[in-house]
Amino acid sequence: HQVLDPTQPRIAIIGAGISGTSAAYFLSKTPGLNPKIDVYSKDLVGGRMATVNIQGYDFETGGSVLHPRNKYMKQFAEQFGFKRKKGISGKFGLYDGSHFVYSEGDWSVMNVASLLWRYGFSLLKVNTLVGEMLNQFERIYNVQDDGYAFSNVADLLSAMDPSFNMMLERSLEAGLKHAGVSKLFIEELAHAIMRVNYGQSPDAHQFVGSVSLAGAETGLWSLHGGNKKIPHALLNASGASFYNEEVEAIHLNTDGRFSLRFKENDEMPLYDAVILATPVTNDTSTFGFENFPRQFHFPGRYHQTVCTMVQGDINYETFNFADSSSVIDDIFTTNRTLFFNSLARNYPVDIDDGAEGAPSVWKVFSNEPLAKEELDTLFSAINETFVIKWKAYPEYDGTTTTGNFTLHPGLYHVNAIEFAASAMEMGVIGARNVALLAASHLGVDIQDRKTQSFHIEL
Ligand SMILES: Cc1cc2nc3c(=O)[nH]c(=O)nc-3n(C[C@H](O)[C@H](O)[C@H](O)COP(=O)(O)OP(=O)(O)OC[C@H]3O[C@@H](n4cnc5c(N)ncnc54)[C@H](O)[C@@H]3O)c2cc1C
Ligand SMILES: CC(C)=CCC/C(C)=C/CC/C(C)=C/CSC[C@H](N)C(=O)O
Repeated sequence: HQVLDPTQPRIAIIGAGISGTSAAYFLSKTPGLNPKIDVYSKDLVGGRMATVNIQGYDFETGGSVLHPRNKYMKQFAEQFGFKRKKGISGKFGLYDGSHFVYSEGDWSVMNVASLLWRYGFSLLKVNTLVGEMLNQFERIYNVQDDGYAFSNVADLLSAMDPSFNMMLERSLEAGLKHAGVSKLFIEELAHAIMRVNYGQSPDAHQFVGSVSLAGAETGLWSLHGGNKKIPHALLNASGASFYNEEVEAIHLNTDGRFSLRFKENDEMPLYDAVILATPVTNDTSTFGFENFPRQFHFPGRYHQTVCTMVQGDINYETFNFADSSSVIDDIFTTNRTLFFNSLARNYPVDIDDGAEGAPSVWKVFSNEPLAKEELDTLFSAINETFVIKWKAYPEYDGTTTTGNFTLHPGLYHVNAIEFAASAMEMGVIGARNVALLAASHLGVDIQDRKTQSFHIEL
């Protein structure tokens, strides 16, 4: 089709979370494109990167931690001059609903020794497996720097490592067993990590399971002042126009361009390309696609994770701690039938973890909202609670295969990548992929090194 204005193609991005804002950023940095970008979001910039204010301090309630090898997020933080906040992990314990099957004490050397004593070789094996997975994962940065893009998630994963697609087809449990990891490690540590990170179990597929295990490694970080500063800065740096509007439908016109229909606005602006940067499964969206030659299906559903922020004191008797000073920071759970997935001490976004002076705030993750009796079991005193019900990340139950980034020439969907694994860095990788696809659709030679302007230092 003819671009509306060949000197300035018009691109709409629906969603202003990390996926939408990084897509806007990458498109704006594509030499030879010079796009006019409009970003639409029905609510706040940041989406699932969000904070809540408790007693004058902000706390992360959505995307919280980043891995030291999440290179895009790291580079964004550096580029915008943002300080990183170190997340020191306090003492953690694995709680099975009646007692701790493992709990850290005061001496770090002893903690390592007792973890090794309990899980032995499996601990080292998993450490190696996750390290190897991350080595292969990192290949995507060079592939994208070289301008390669993929129309579906399976091909993008293959570019990292041809065996990654196999990891989508077997459970974390099966994958770990296959590698010789013990039943005890899988039932306790792997299970607890899946529950805190994805509210799910080692039945989830091995790819998201490996990302989840990476999310329990040391060196995790977050952004001083709140992670959502990154999507705000990306939107700003992209020069895109932002509209606080809910998009109801995308209409394909006979000339191959797209128009958007809004919930509360009669205008129908025209675009040369549209990027969907939000989940669109039936349970997350009622989005309409009009006049396309085929019907789109977005199988799968999103897992509900309820984040309850509590300013108060833990009920130390529930957990058989001797007194309030013996309470540990991170209580992870190993029992599928328990009403909460994790209970962790949280620190404000601008105070380093473990620092004195912050209010005593705890984050509880559960699959259902907590009843009063449940809160009373966990806490002996509650001053304030904030409840955020997230459609958090896909249900990784093995029934949904990964989908397509390209829905139609000129129409792209970033969040297809979430069915491989949902994480902030995954959103950015998906966004760069669709930015490359859209640029190519609009006539830019994306594999021409001269047109590449965003390079990751490996
Ligand atoms: C509780 C929780 C904890 C998490 N912890 C971590 C973590 O520690 N580390 C990590 O890496 N990841 C974590 N994640 C995952 C991570 O937050 C997400 O993968 C990522 O933020 C998704 O970003 P996104 O931009 O793709 O989607 P979203 O952030 O959901 O953005 C989509 C945006 O689109 C907008 N929108 C939707 N429909 C429309 C419409 N019709 N019209 C206009 N706008 C629309 C929405 O309002 C939203 O703002 C966590 C997620 C949750 C929920
Ligand atoms: C994408 C790669 C290679 C690594 C990301 C690893 C990572 C940081 C995974 C975490 C994913 C996730 C959904 C965590 C949710 S809970 C986070 C935190 N414990 C909290 O309490 O909020």
